[in-house]
Amino acid sequence: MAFTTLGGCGAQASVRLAPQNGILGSNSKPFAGIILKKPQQVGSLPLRARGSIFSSPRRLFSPKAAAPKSGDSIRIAVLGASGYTGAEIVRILANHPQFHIKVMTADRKAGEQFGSVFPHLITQDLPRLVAIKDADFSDVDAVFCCLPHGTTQEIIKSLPRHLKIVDLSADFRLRDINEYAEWYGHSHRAPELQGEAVYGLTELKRDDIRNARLVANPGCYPTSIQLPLVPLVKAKLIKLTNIIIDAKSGVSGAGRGAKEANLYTEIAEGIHAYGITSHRHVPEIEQGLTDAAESKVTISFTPHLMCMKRGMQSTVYVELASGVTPRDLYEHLKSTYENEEFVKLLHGSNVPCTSHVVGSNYCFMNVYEDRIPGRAIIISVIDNLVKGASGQALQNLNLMMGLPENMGLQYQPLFP
Ligand SMILES: NC(=O)C1=CN([C@@H]2O[C@H](COP(=O)(O)OP(=O)(O)OC[C@H]3O[C@@H](n4cnc5c(N)ncnc54)[C@H](OP(=O)(O)O)[C@@H]3O)[C@@H](O)[C@H]2O)C=CC1
Ligand SMILES: CC(=O)N[C@@H](CCC(=O)OP(=O)(O)O)C(=O)O
Repeated sequence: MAFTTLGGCGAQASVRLAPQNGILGSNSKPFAGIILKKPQQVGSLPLRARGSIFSSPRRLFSPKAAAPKSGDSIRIAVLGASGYTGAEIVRILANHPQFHIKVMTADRKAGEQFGSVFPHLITQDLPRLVAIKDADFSDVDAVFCCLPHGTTQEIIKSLPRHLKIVDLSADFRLRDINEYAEWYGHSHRAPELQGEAVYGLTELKRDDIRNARLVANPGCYPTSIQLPLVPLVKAKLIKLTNIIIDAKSGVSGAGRGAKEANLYTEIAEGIHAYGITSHRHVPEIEQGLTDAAESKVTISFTPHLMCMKRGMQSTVYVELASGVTPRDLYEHLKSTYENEEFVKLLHGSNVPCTSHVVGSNYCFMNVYEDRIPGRAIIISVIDNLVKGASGQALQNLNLMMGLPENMGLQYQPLFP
């Protein structure tokens, strides 16, 4: 007998037929939230399940979001606005009804008009870029800090205490300042602030973020990896050993600064691994998984640079806990993220692709049964500049300001 899976995206989503134990044309077996044994069952599904490749309906507002304070204008400073994540904040905020940019800083580009640094945003009415030392924060309520790690701790320390801050750098992500020193090569420059920093993986830390003054926005790789793994570790569905992560990033992940390794000639038509066994996101990911497991978790993590502008894929190989099936992993993630607007479990044979999330704040993921018994493969994709940086930062600041978490973030991916 044939199985019928429901997909949802136009050409891709017509009813698919698969052999009894798998998806046609594929050795791996994705775990669809909706796998029907008989085609006639389709008619009995709730309408919202039809035409969606996701495990849950899209919600306008995230659960528990406070009511918007209509009309309030919240004044924003973007530090490092001449970089990629800074520009992405500016692009996204163009559609935010309550956040208005008052201050924008740069280093080498201080003094320039933003529209000449980023001509794609020339239509926006924005202040001139200034050096941080010349910025006036007295009329500012909140800050997106988009500066390189290492420079950020001292700068944040010098900012007035009335400001709410989302820091996109790695400077406040590691709770243990000795671990920070070990991985970042210098001692922490604002240890007194580290204690108040809240790690901003929005979907999993929402309640802490709401009350925070300083949020450490997660790294892009850690976002794409922890969103699937933390719930599975917490529920003890996977073993804590032999977690292997193969991850790939677009070049914008390295920032806008000129670097020989990021020249077109070095990157085009190729892929290369870097930071093998030593990437500074290892302790960040292990911190999140260790918290979830309540015992030390170690990982194998190898990032790769891809010849693409944006996008990030993490392919994660895990061993199942005793008695657990890959379907259990899928079902657990599905229920964890059921009411989430920005994290989506794909159905059936839909494979998460970076090109389907680029420009959006979505994380798409799916779970596959490995051909080796007792193992599963998880694929998770994000846009490194949006969910991996500026989009998640906006989710966090919305929460910190008591606004709906999705405010200004309700746009769809750019495709093709
Ligand atoms: N790119 C990504 O995908 C992600 C990045 N991040 C993190 O976000 C932060 C920003 O990244 P990104 O936008 O890519 O970086 P960029 O290199 O593109 O931008 C860096 C910004 O910081 C400014 N700057 C550099 N040095 C100093 C300094 N000493 N004092 C003051 N300002 C300075 C630059 O100004 P100017 O251009 O004028 O010199 C620029 O505005 C980094 O910590 C990064 O690790 C986090 C997640 C994902
Ligand atoms: C492609 C590339 O170079 N990516 C960056 C990660 C970007 C990011 O998330 O960096 P932070 O932890 O500093 O915020 C890297 O591997 O260092």
